[in-house]
Amino acid sequence: MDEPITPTSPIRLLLHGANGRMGQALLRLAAEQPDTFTLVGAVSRKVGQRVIDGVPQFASSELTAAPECDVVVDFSLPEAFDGVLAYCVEHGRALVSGTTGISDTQRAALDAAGQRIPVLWASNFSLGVAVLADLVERAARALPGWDVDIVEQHHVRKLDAPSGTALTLGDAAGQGGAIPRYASLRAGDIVGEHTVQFATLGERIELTHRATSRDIFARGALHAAAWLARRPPARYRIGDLLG
Ligand SMILES: NC(=O)C1=CN([C@@H]2O[C@H](COP(=O)(O)OP(=O)(O)OC[C@H]3O[C@@H](n4cnc5c(N)ncnc54)[C@H](OP(=O)(O)O)[C@@H]3O)[C@@H](O)[C@H]2O)C=CC1
Ligand SMILES: O=C(O)C1=N[C@H](C(=O)O)C[C@H](O)C1
Repeated sequence: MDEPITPTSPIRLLLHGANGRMGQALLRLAAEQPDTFTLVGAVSRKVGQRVIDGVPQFASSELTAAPECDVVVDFSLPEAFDGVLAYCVEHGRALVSGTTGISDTQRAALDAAGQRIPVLWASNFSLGVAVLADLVERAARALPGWDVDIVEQHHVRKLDAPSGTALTLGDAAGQGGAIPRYASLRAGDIVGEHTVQFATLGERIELTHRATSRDIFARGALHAAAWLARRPPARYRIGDLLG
C-alpha cells in the first residue's frame, strides 16, 4: 500500500524523457530540491534498467517496472505520449506534460484522462509566455482587422512546427478575434523565441518573448508537479496554477 502523503514528505517524481535536453535540465533541478522531490526513476527510449547518480533508469518499454510515484513529468515526443498517458491513467499517477506536436486525438485523450487523474499539459511552462498570451489576446481584441503573424525560432533539432507555444499564442489571438498566420525558423541552438506581430497600414506592433535557458521551462514544470501531485483528478491548465 502507498505510504500516506503528508505535506512534509517529498513528492515522488518519475521523469519521462530523461535523456533529452529538457529531461537533463529537469533531473538537475529536481535533484537540487531534495526536500521537495524524490526522483524515483528516469525513463527514456534507449536505456535498460540501471542506476545513474542514484536515480534508477528505465526504458519506456519497461515503464510498468518503475517504482510507485506521486507524479510523472513528461517531456518526450508525440510517439511516446500515448504510452505515458495510458500508464498514468492505469496506475493513478498525476501527469505534468510539456510534450508538443501532439495530435487532436492525443489532446482529446488528455481531456478524457482528467476524469481519472490530475493532468496538466502546457506548451510552455515559462511565466513570461503565460503573460505574453494574455497580452496577445488583449492586443488582438483592441486591433480588429490588423494582420496577425506569429514567428517562432528554435534550435535545429526541434521536430515539430509550428511550435506548441506558437499554437497557444495563435489560440490567444483567436480568442481576441484574429486569424493568425505562422512562420517557423530552425537555426543553431536557439532555445525558443516567439514574436507576435500586429500590422496595418502605416504601423506595426511586435510582442516578443525570448527564452535563453531551458531552466525556465524545467522550473515551471517542477513547480507544476509539486502543485499537481496532491490535487483531485481534473484536466488542469497553466492558468489554474498561476491563478
Ligand atoms: N512545454 C514546454 O515548456 C517545453 C516543451 N518542450 C517539448 O518537450 C519535448 C522534449 O524536448 P527536448 O527535451 O528538447 O527533446 P529531446 O529530443 O532532447 O528529448 C526527447 C526525449 O524523449 C525520449 N523519447 C523519444 N521517443 C521516445 C519513445 N518512443 N518512448 C519513450 N521516450 C522517447 C527520448 O529518449 P532517447 O533520448 O532515449 O531517445 C528523449 O529522452 C518536445 O516535445 C519539446 O517541444 C521543450 C521545451 C519546453
Ligand atoms: O522544443 C523546444 O525546444 C521547445 N518547445 C516548446 C514549444 O514547442 O513551444 C516550448 C519552447 O519554445 C521550447
